[in-house]
Amino acid sequence: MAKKPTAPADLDTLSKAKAKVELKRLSLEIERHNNAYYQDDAPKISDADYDALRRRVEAIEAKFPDLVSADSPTQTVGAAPARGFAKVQHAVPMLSLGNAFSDDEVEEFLARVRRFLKLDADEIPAIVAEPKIDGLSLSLRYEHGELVRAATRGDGFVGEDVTANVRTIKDIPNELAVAKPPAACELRGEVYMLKSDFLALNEKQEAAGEAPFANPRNSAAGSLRQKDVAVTASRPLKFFAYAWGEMSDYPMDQPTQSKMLDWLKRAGFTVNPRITPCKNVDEALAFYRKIGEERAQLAYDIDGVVYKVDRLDYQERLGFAGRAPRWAIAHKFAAEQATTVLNGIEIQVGRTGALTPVARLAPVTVGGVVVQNATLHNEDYIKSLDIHIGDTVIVQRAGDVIPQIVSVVIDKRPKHAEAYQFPHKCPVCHSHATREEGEVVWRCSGALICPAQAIERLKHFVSRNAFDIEGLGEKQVQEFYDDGLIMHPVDIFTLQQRDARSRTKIIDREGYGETSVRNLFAAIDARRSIELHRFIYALGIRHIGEGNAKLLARHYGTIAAFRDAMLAAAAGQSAEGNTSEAYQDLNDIGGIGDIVADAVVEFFAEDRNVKAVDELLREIQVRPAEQPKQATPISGKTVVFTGSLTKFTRDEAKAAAERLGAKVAGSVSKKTDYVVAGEDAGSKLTKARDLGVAVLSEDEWLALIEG
Ligand SMILES: NC(=O)c1ccc[n+]([C@@H]2O[C@H](COP(=O)([O-])OP(=O)(O)OC[C@H]3O[C@@H](n4cnc5c(N)ncnc54)[C@H](O)[C@@H]3O)[C@@H](O)[C@H]2O)c1
Ligand SMILES: [Zn+2]
Repeated sequence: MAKKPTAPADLDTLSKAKAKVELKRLSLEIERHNNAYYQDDAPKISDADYDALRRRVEAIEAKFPDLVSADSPTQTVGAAPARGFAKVQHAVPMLSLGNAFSDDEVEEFLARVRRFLKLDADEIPAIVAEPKIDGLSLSLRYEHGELVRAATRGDGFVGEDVTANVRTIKDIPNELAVAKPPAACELRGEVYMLKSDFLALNEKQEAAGEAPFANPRNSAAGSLRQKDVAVTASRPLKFFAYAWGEMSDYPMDQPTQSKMLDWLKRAGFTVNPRITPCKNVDEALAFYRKIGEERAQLAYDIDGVVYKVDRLDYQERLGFAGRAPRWAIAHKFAAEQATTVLNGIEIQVGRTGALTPVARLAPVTVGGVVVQNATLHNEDYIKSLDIHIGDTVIVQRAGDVIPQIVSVVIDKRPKHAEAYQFPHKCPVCHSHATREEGEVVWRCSGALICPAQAIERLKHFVSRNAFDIEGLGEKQVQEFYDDGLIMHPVDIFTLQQRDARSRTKIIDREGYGETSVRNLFAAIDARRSIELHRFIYALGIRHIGEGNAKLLARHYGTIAAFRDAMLAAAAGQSAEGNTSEAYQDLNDIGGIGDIVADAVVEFFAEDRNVKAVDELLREIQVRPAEQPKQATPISGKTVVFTGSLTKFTRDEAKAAAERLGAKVAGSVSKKTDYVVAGEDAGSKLTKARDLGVAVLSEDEWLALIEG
């Protein structure tokens, strides 16, 4: 059965056991995105998609409160400091903020505050409304007025030491400009970059051949978190102060947020000029709306408004819950949208052959950024919006680089506009494209010949379980590819011949000498004879991993038999399905299902793939598969190896078992016949004992198979 993309289960019917599994999965996924975002400054998904993952966690935890664990994303902040930075322990943790997405949620927040403080009906606590700067937070430790340490937020408790970098930021004073500074204080705020500076920086980056940053936030974070301080110094970073951590003593009586902001200003910091005190929720919401309208014209990115309870004694009483203070909340802006015209749709082919539709738009400014391209995800997405070329569409940009089209303004559709037909051909190599059952993606079938996929294929071709040519790894393949020396797998085997005739020789390349060139050619020659399963695996057919390649090799025995059978199966393809004997035979191989069978047949249905295979076969010899000996003591048995083996390597053990007709599995189940346990075998051994599976030592195993 094909795997359907799983929609999250309905909360009402979600069982606790399922909830637990989903929470675990979501935590891991969120953690991965946290690392990409906070450690690498290079998010892999949009903030909106990321926030949706978090909201799902919140919803599940609200239903099953006892499933909330200490390391849940709802309880933790950011990501651990990245390697390469010294760690700094914050005296007072740096937390995140709770979110509100609607007016109701803001009112609910203020109601909660009043309930918590048990305020009289007529007492409404004053609020400070601050623009939520989209940068990264920074903690500055001053001792007796001198800047001694600067740290990023990290995981809230331990941040990264960026003291030297911070000393290059003009907005940050090295010395506090007040007469009696506290003995020790941590002053905090946001490092950010002006939109104009960000655009200029990206232009420079691109001119220098460096990767551009996704947005001002990432470029601020990436510029601050540099091991080379000179790089930070060259970047136009700015800083707004708005908070503090440790304060050995307060510089005023009855301190409040507003008074502290004034003091920060006097101490030499820039405080955001739009920060506004509010007497009640209406004033707060009015501020939110006003700044929302001005947002595109602001010189820096903001992603919402932060409301803070002004009185510090209240703040202290309110304290914290989980990863956020109870006395503040972030009122986020909805993702930014704009209307424009869809001029066309272009198909991009990814490195693994996926066809991705990209909308070409009449340029439009969305939240201060000019947008001309937007993703349309896949065929189904285009159909679900019923997109016609020439349509007026709404694009959305959610703090992320790749804007998307969220809807069509049907009223504005031109009279003769035609519905978009998703192509069934690869626009790069013109091979037919396929879409597997249950999948949304169309893929180019020209695995071996598509230029868009060439480099990935070559890397796969030379990988460890494929041709595994010494001295020709990913790096070298990339270099030879870049110079046009190896464009297709077969080029590897004609390299020496061409080199002999060429005026620019490999020996003249950087990093090569007489010996290494000789060794390279020798290593290539050594692989002119290769096992069938390695050859099949090397072709890079979708779903054909090492295991399936072995199944095919064992079944067909020789490359000729395999090739003939696949061509016969490909010839049997028709709109009604494939009823050819060859296809049936393929499908009947134990362990090979429809999807895998179809993938192999699609590959051979593309003539040019077959041609590429044949070209290869003229250069190399494929050895017949070793047929499993009949009736060995382990034929048909399932074996699991665990622990550290001393008599043979894991690969050797596996190969020997398979040669004798056994199946090697990765985990122990009731179907396991033998577990071969080396030293320090752990949970697999325990499980084997629990299930009553026969456990063998390495010697017992050898006795069995050699016996
Ligand atoms: N796309 C991704 O993969 C990805 C991954 C992780 C996080 N994110 C995004 O990062 C955000 C979550 O990050 P977070 O946990 O830091 O929360 P947050 O950014 O929503 O809120 C907390 C932060 O707001 C900042 N801030 C700005 N102005 C402030 C002010 N005036 N007062 C107080 N704080 C102010 C501070 O840096 C503080 O740390 C979300 O927008 C999320 O979408 C995205
Ligand atoms: Zn292609």
